[in-house]
Amino acid sequence: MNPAAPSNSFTHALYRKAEIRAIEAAAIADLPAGELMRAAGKAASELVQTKFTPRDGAILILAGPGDNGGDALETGQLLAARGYTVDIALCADSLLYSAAANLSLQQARASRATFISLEQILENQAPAYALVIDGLFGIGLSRAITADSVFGQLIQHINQLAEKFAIPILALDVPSGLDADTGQVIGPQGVAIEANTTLSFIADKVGLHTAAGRDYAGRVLIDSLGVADNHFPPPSGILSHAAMFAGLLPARRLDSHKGSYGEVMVIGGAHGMMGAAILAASAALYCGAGRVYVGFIDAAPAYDAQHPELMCRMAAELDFSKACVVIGPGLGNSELTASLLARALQQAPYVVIDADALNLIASSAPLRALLLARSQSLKSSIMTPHPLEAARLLGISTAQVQADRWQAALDLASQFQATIILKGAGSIIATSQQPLCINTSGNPALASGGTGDVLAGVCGALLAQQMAANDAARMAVWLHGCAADQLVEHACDAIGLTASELIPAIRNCLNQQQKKHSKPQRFQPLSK
Ligand SMILES: NC(=O)C1=CN([C@@H]2O[C@H](COP(=O)(O)OP(=O)(O)OC[C@H]3O[C@@H](n4cnc5c(N)ncnc54)[C@H](O)[C@@H]3O)[C@@H](O)[C@H]2O)[C@@H](O)CC1
Ligand SMILES: Nc1ncnc2c1ncn2[C@@H]1O[C@H](COP(=O)(O)OP(=O)(O)O)[C@@H](O)[C@H]1O
Ligand SMILES: [K+]
Repeated sequence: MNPAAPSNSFTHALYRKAEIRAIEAAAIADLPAGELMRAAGKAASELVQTKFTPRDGAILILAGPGDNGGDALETGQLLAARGYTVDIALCADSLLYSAAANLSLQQARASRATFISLEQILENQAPAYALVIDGLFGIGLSRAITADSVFGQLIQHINQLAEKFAIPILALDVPSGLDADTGQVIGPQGVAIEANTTLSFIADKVGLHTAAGRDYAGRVLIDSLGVADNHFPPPSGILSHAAMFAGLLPARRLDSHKGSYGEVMVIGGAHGMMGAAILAASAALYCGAGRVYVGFIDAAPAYDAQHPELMCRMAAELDFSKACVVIGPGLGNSELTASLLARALQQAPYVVIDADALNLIASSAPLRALLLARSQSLKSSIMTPHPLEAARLLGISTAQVQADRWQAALDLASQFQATIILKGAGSIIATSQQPLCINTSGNPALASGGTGDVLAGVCGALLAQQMAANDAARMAVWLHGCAADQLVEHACDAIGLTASELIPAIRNCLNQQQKKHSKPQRFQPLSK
């Protein structure tokens, strides 16, 4: 399925379950009983009609025990009324249904849809379904659907059939089994529907876009069910999108020079890890920093043959007082590195703290105090932990970080008073004041050594060009992901992307973004 995304003014807003419940409660007070469920059924049935005709084959509808099941029944009866062959598996004790779900059930029973048993589904090894609609559970799922439970067996069977026979699955609101807040399958040994498309109701949900959420939800579409705009509070999160970055990097003035675009100093590249610092520094160079130094820890090469523009020095020689210092790539852990980090935290107006520098802060109260002091003197700090580094900083396990990435990012932002990039699928950018942002670009081709160093360098270049830390972090992650998406689409496919080739691709994305959004007059030669 590849329908056009419905859009409204909340297209990029993200909410948690409790916020959705509050919006829902406020909206229900204004509306006739059952209106939201009718709207959900209408939205889902219309979406199906844009992609399938009755002749494409039968549609299997799974209806669960709560209002998500009601949405599914409403969808089923509407599709049956439009001539589709609809099989409904009612996986619920209908006596426990809400009034709205009960009404949808009665209408479905009165329609031409056929009610089939779970046994019929589990025994049917080669169904000719054109589509499965998952209305088992939505945001009300409170416990794990374990693999050996009836629901668990049904979900696994449907996932297997869908994969074997290429049957698309449309999840209503949330793929059943997935936590809409965290993007994790609920519970140990839990299972969840692996949807191709999720039509989510009222507003978009955090868990559909981070951790495992993207794998389970597939393409996410939103229908607000007609809930009036005034019922939506300011969102606690947003999804990144190209328009967010328009105008953040001003067009270059003709009367400018390298000093106009800032100075980046990458501190790292200890023995055996020099490449990490070179990657970060090259990324800063390709993203427009005016001058880029690499401050090495053990020994500095005379120059880098591939990037002779980089100025290779010993870290201890560099003056941080006017620079954006990117510290961490290949830094190692020693007394010298701790003292360099302390100096960077005290002197540099902008810092990007990555890799080993994060681990140093995690294990040192004095360094943590220096970092906190930066926020009081209005110096910008971006921290770029992957989940293990985040776990060390928070003193919890990696599994705990991943269990609720949103909360972990918020905790990091408030404990360290810095802009946080919690990396991984659906990277989260957090500060303690503004809405969190989940990045929408990028793909698993990025899961290779060195891509994090590149990201740190991009952050450094944008900070050095005077971008505010939160904007720089959001835009750097977005460009990094866009570059990977473009490479996967046009150059290298999903396997074997290297951190080095990412760098010129990021430059392309940055320039494309600038061309699209900046005023044209600056660079036009007089002859044109
Ligand atoms: N309340 C409303 O006004 C609206 C609700 N809507 C739909 O309703 C959904 C939420 O409805 P509900 O709150 O009824 O919740 P769900 O439909 O998600 O499911 C809750 C039901 O599942 C049971 N349950 C929870 N975990 C279980 C498990 N592991 N195994 C077996 N049973 C389990 C609960 O006891 C409860 O009966 C939304 O996701 C959305 O699809 C939409 O129709 C929009 C309007
Ligand atoms: N599955 C994925 N989807 C999207 N981005 C990913 C995925 N895996 C890794 N990345 C990104 O790749 C980068 C890896 O950084 P990191 O783990 O620090 O690697 P390294 O230390 O080797 O440079 C991060 O920006 C991360 O968000
Ligand atoms: K569902």
